[in-house]
Amino acid sequence: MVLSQPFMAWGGYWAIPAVVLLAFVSLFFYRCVFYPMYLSPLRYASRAPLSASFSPFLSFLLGPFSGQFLAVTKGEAGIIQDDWLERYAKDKGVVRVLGPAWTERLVVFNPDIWRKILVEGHDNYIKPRTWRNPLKIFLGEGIFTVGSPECHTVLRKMINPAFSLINLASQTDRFYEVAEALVDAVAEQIEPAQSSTGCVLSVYPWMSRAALDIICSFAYSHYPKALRDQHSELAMALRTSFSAQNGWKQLILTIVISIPGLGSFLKSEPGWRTVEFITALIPQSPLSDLFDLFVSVMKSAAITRRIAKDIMDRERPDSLGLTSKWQTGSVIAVMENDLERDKADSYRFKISEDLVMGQIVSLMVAGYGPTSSSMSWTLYFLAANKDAQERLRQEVRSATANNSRPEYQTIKSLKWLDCVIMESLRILPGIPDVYLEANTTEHVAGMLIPKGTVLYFPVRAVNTSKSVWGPDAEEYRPERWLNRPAGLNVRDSFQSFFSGSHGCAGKTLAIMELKIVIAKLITNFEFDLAYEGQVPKLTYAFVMIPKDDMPLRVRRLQDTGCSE
Ligand code: HEM
Repeated sequence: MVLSQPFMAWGGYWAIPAVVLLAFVSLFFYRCVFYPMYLSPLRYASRAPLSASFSPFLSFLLGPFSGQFLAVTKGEAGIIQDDWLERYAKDKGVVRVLGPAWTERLVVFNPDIWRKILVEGHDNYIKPRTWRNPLKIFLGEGIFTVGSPECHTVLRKMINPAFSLINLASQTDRFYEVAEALVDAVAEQIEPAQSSTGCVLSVYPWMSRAALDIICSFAYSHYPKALRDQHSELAMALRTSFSAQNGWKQLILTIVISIPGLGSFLKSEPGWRTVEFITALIPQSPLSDLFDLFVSVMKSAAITRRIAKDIMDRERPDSLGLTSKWQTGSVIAVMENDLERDKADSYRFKISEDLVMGQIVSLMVAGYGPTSSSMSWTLYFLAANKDAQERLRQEVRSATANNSRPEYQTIKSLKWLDCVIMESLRILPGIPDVYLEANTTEHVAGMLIPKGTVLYFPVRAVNTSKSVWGPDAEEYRPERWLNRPAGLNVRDSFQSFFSGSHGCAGKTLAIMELKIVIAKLITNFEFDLAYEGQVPKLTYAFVMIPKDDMPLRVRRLQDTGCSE
């Protein structure tokens, strides 16, 4: 009664919603107009207006809550960023956008600033908290999710030797083994009656199984043989997790797992074991797709973590540390070597079992996701550019005429193969955007970047920038790698593997496996588009994947007999 008296005095209970509305409008005005214009430390950067992402009405309605987030996730990765680059970044090479709940983000296009942040100031930038926490449910604590720059550097140093060219080159047989199994698996999909016409095959699921087999056989001695086992638990779990990472699904999952306490529970061992137990009992719900999605994603995350734990338990040295069962040269073997007691004790954090397990899952996911997409898109581009495909077949055939498993140096020296793959990675990078958060306040190229600012690196937009790559930047022209535009600095303008201390640790491995797999496929099959006018259908996600599983017409080349 007492509380309501002032409102009554102002004209009855209508005053309550009126006050709430007034508070909201004031907050909106402050956050969306006054703060960004007059107070924000980022006010030197031009702002991309919300109207660039929605119709004016929707911008007014949704903008305050979602910022440009919904526009970024609902569209095709890289397209809206191209618009920002063209229209708003000209002056300083950076653009200010809004993330959810009015958080300002800085989109960085300028290669000089990019280099200064990533290469020179690497310790000062970490993965954003809002990104790390939900991801921990799937990956645990590992290279993608650790908060401390020191821990990240140590984890990075531990795995780097395993990805060295020398170590990789000594293991090419593993890649050939999988590539040949892939050739056999694809050949089995073509019925004898289809030998002249070929059949339309969704290539992405096959590429993802091949990528999974390669990373697991290389990094651990766990070889899921996902290409041969249609019911591979791990392959199915990863596929489910990846399918839930786009647009609204990602948003809803993020909100649910941000419920205080839920995230920590789900990522703990009792948590994921409970989830696996309970989700196995839940039948598919006929009522709610969303509920099914949540259950299947949680179940998949739990399965992946259980398999990672099995790998760790089975293969780590016995309790006395006497007999290491890690496969020689494997990522985890190299990491384990670095875990000698005296070294580990000198770190300011504990290299716990959780951390080793998180690394196992992180490498599995990192090696699986973008590589599967890149293999699929390379095949798409070859199907759409038959001359490039034929030229590649001739090149690979002459290099493999006397040896069906040439050493990596030979594969590496194939110029056209290199052009074909680099061009595909440039136009459709597996990871289209990268986010980092400033861990300290500093000036970069004369601009103030306050601690906590989320920086957004639009990889795809930079890779296809017309001012750098020329007016045909968005066209697939592998020959551009033979005659690169004058003054082009590939290190700055090709960012598919990102750069600096957060750049891809598996770049050499990825390029090597792409080359071996594509070389094997192209000498055994001919690829055509599945239908006229086919274009890649991309989902926006952490990893860009083909929405339609990338159907292509595949015909076995008769003159090869068996897999070359
Ligand atoms: C074509 C395939 C690949 C592409 C395009 C790619 C691209 C990238 C990009 C852009 C990043 C930075 C992501 C971020 O920080 O948000 C990254 C990070 C990483 N990638 Fe790759 N990647 C590929 C394959 C691989 C493979 C096969 C591995 C092997 C395990 C791998 C391991 C990693 C790791 C460990 C990181 C984290 C680096 C760090 O934060 O220190 N990647 N990759």
